[in-house]
Amino acid sequence: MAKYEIVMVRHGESQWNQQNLFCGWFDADLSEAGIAEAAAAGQALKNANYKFDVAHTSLLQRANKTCSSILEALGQQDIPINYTWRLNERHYGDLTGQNKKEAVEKFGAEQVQIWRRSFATPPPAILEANNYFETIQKVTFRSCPRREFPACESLELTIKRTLPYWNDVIVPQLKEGKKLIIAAHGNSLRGIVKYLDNMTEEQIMGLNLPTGIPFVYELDENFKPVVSMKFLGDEATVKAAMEKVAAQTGGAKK
Ligand SMILES: O=C(O)[C@@H](COP(=O)(O)O)OP(=O)(O)O
Repeated sequence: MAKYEIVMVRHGESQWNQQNLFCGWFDADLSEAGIAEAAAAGQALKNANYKFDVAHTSLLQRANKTCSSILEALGQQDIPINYTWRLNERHYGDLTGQNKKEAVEKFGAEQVQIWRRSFATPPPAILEANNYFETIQKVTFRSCPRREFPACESLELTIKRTLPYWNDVIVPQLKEGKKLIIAAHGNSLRGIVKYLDNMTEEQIMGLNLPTGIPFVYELDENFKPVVSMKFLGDEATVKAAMEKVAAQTGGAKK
């Protein structure tokens, strides 16, 4: 029997998603399409009669603005919003700012796929010479302790810093009976999904989360899924949106 419910959503398309650039901890804004996706996500949740007590989001504006847009659609701008670096996108290291297709030309499709979707292999560490090195340090040092500040992250490392937030903040609030929404990122959410659904490293490699389509988990008393990743969108739209993400490096489906 389901005892708890939580909604998650990857932010609407960002300007860097639109330009097909690896983004990670760079604070890209939403694109016009992303603003519309965020509004549509709010409308879908409104149509399904969702109300929330607390929202959780990263430190990055693409997720923050998606979160605000959803709360606005629900008429719930006044609920508490928790901002945390632990829900940030995985740090894409020195790939930050690189075009995904150009990275394939430079390093090969197989290597880029390993960096994008393998569990344990991080991308190369960001170099000080990277155009976005300084900006990233400034934006995210706000609350990420220096000793934890990454230079790059695999999915495995991402999960290591998102899970404490799940266990120490999300689970206790669910236990208190709070209705929660998490607005975050493709890979920070893939990490949570892998954990909840106990997916293998191979299974998680094949999962590409679409932008701006909320999905629901229903959990039993032990926080095990009774319902997993139920998207508030029709199947064909969700499938096409997932394939679009997979194809960002040039047509690979995984
Ligand atoms: O950092 C990025 O480029 C994307 C994910 O990229 P992929 O892992 O899908 O290449 O993150 P998001 O747009 O969810 O913040």
